[in-house]
Amino acid sequence: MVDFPSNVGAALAALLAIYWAGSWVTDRQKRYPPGPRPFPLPIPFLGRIPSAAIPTSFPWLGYTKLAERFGPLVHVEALNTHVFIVNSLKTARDLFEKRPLVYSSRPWVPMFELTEFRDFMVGQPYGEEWRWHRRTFEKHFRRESSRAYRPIHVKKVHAFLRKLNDNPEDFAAHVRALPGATIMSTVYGYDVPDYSKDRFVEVAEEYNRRVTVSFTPGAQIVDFFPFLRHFPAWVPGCGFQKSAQEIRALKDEVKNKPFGYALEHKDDLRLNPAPIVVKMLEEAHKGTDDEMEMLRRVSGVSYSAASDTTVSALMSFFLAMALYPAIQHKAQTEIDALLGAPGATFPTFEHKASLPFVEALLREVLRWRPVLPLSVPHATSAEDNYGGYFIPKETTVVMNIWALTHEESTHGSNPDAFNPDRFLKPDGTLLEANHTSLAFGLGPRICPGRFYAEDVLWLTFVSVLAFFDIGKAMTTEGAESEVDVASPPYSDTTISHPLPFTCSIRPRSDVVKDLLGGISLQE
Ligand code: HEM
Repeated sequence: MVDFPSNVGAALAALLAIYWAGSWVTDRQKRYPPGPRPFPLPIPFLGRIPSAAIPTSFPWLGYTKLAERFGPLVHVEALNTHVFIVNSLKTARDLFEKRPLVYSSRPWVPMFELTEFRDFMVGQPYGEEWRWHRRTFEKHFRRESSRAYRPIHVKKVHAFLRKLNDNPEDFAAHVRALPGATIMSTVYGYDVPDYSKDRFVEVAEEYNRRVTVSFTPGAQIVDFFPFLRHFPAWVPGCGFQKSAQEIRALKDEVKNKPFGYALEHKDDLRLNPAPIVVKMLEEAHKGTDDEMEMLRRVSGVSYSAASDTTVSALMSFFLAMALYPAIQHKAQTEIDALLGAPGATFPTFEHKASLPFVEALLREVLRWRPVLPLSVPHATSAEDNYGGYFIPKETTVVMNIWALTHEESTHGSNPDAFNPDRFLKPDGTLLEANHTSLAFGLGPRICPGRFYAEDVLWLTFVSVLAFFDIGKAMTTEGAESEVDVASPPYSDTTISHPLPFTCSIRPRSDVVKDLLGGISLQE
């Protein structure tokens, strides 16, 4: 009698053997870059079980370690997904700058599609639509154009100094409000009256938070079974559809509401500088519905891109100043020599060129703790061959910014130490006049807001240093609180922040107190 089940079993075993042999031959033909090897036998439909050597926490540190073993381009494979991690400046320049047509797209992820993330430039694949967004956005954020918004930075940073003077212990809340207030005013002409209660801010922050959680690889079942994206929310296990719907609603509000404000007030907002949306509306060709929708999307990316990133760099600055008092003192000495005693006058952008150490300090903050240690993932638009290795089409390529900013060959010895002097010549002048921090990425997708971000950071750093002393917080026993100087704790998130910390912030003189009190009278 025919033993049916054992025949089925034998047939399955034979199919599996053919499948394994097939994938072994295919892989042998494709010479991927080195990396920790997954379990060799793939599971049908799911792919290979990843190697235990792939880092799961603080991946930028783990990948930097893997690069010591495998070289600058590391290949990792997990469940049908191939990811290539770029760990050296040379390889990053070779791929992202010299082969822009291949390495400038974004990966496709089911949740991107479901949440319509591609409405915004940051999620768009390389192509005509992205180019249009980028051109329209950059027109207002280039080095020269960004300067037009300096009066807004001055106003917002002065308000920030006053708050720091009044409530120094709430410095983290003041920092959180600053970049959001600046970008809302620049783009929409909207002055956030109270950051903690503002509806535009609340929605934008909630959108950022939800997107960060939902886009974490493997956070949703649909990441593993993309076909599930076609199933409705009521199907068991498809709760991600509800989440995607909520994120879409938040995204629409982020895109439409502040834009609506600018549209409504555009005749009162022809101030100097006019908000970006008002300029865009004036430049719009026909004002068709399609064109208006594109402008909503172009401007809608601003808050998400500008806020949390700049907050991270500002917090790293306060942390570094509390941890490295000698460096703080050196910067203050440079500022005092130019401006006079603390409180004599406000620093302005005209002082920038005469303060090389402050400029070096800004570069060092961005280098020491890069805001997006793994940047935003790129994807290939075509198959490629690099150094004899095969890189498939439509695969994820990750720029390990942490590895690039901690490379000794570029930044000198002891890259973990906070040392602005690495950006200076022995005579105290800057090594490079027009330096672009690697923290902003490389190639066509380099951060288009970098000049704007540097202006906010520079004016905040120089003003805080001119007026305040930052030190370690005191314990109730009167001793300095302990912080791990070599490795202060940071969050394991796409945008990495210092974990909450306290520090003491004191005005450097009574004159400073009076000067900042004067600002509060003017407002
Ligand atoms: C310290 C502050 C900031 C840092 C460190 C930073 C860093 C970055 C990085 C690493 C990327 C990804 C680059 C890539 O894909 O290769 C990026 C993209 C982007 N940034 Fe920034 N950024 C900052 C502030 C800003 C600001 C203030 C704005 C807007 C005014 C902005 C707008 C954008 C946009 C729109 C993108 C997407 C570009 C694209 O996909 O083509 N960023 N940023």
